[in-house]
Amino acid sequence: MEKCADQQGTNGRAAAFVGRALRKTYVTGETQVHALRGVDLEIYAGEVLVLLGPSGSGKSTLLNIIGGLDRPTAGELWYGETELTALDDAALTRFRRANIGFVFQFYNLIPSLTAEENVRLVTDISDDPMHPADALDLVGLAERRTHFPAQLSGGEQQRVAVARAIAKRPGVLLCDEPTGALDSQTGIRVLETLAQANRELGTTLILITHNAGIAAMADRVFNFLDGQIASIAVNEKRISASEMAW
Ligand SMILES: Nc1ncnc2c1ncn2[C@@H]1O[C@H](COP(=O)(O)OP(=O)(O)OP(=O)(O)O)[C@@H](O)[C@H]1O
Repeated sequence: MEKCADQQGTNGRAAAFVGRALRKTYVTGETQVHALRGVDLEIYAGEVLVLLGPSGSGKSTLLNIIGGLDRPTAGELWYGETELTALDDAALTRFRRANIGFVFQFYNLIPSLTAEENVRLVTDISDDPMHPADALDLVGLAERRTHFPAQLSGGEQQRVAVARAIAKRPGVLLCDEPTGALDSQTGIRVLETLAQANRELGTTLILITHNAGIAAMADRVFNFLDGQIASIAVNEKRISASEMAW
C-alpha cells in the first residue's frame, strides 16, 4: 500500500505513529459495537500524549491497536516507515517486543518473583536491555530489588511495573490508567517516574486516564467521544507531576 501520511507533524516534529481512517468494530453474536469510527491521528516522537474521554469512548481500543495487541477492522497505521496494518502476526509481535512497553492499572507482577526477577523476565528476551538493577534504580527502587511484590506498596509495585516496561528501552510507553488504583501522593510519584523516562530516555509516552488533572503534564491531549477524537488540546507549557491538581 502507498504510504499516504505526511510524516512531519504540524510543529515540525517527526511522527512516531500516523493513523488514517482507523475503525474497530467488535462483533458479538448479533451485536456490533463500533469502538473506533474513523480515527485520523499523528503522534509525535518523544511527546507526552494523554487520552481522555468517557468510559467506552474507544481509548483502550486505540491504545491496544497502537501497541500491536489488536488490529483495526479498517484503516492504516504506520510506525515510522513501517505499516503496522500490513504486518503478519509474527512481525507484529516482533514490532511489539522491540518497541513497546506497557503499564496497566493492575501491575501484573509475578508474586513468586522478586522485583529484580520480574524485570529480568523482560530483559532476558530483549536485544539491548538495561541491567534490571539499573531500571529499578531509575524508578527509585534500588534498595527493594530483592523484595517480593507482597512486600511492596501499591505504588512501589507499579514502579516495578514501570521499570519492567522501560528496561528494554522501548521507543514507546503505553499506559492504561497507570494510577487508577493509587492514592494521589503515590500516583504522582508513579507519574514522575513515567515523565522521567520520557525526559531521560526520549520515550514517547501515551497515557490513558480518567483524571483530567493529569492532562496538564501532557504536551497534547486527545479528547475522545463515541469512538472518535473529538478535539485535540495543546499545552504550551506542561507542568511537572508534582505541581498537578489531582
Ligand atoms: N473485546 C471486546 N468485545 C466487544 N466489545 C468490546 C471489546 N472491547 C471493547 N469493547 C467495546 O468497545 C467500546 C470501546 O471500549 P474501550 O475499552 O476502548 O473504551 P475506553 O474509552 O477505553 O473505556 P474505559 O475508559 O471504560 O476503559 C465499548 O463500548 C466497549 O464495551
